[in-house]
Amino acid sequence: MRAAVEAAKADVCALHAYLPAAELVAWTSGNVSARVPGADLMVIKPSGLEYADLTPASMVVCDLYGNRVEGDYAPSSDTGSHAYVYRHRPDVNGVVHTHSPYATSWAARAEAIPCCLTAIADEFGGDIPVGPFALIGDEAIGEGIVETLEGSNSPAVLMRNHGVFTIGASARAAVKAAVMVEDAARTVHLARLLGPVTRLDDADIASLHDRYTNVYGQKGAK
Ligand SMILES: O=C(CO)[C@@H](O)[C@@H](O)COP(=O)(O)O
Repeated sequence: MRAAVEAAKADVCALHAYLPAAELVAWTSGNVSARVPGADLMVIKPSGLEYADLTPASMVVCDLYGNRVEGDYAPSSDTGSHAYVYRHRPDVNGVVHTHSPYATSWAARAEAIPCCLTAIADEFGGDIPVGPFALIGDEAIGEGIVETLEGSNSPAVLMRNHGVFTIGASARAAVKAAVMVEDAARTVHLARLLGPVTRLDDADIASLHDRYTNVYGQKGAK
């Protein structure tokens, strides 16, 4: 298990670099976590540390109730929520939180991003939903994430009055979803400035999502 913990710490630390690089966070906002394979543990960002100061050694190891089991720093403010997601979604191995400006502006308006682009159908399999407002510091946000995404294909949820949470089969997949939801939010925002958008038909959304999930890229390569 030691090797799995150390690998998760290195992976989660490296993935944090994508958030400021993609301009998804400001200062110390945002966080990334990963489930430790084969253990009831997760690795998450230390609360309030600047991204430039993050190292694998500074990552915090917690149990799946958000209790720190290893590390010198207090874990992220969102640890309880990440842990809640891991307990209730065994398919999820990575959780990301950002305040990316375009997607967070949709969260501020409590408006779901309509599935009006093939890129949204590809990655999100439908509209990108809005979750309930919840105060920070315990698992309430996690409860809202799980409740909102139940029955949804989307790996992203816009938590009302707050920001973006994404999930994935890996922490890297959750980071990708965070990048893609900001891209979608920006494009639909720009479109809506000049007129209404048209949501794709459900059948087309399903077809696009299936292709992207099961064929796109090298998935079909021999
Ligand atoms: O928005 C919140 C909590 O949800 C911020 O405090 C969060 O982005 C960053 O907090 P942490 O530094 O991870 O404790």
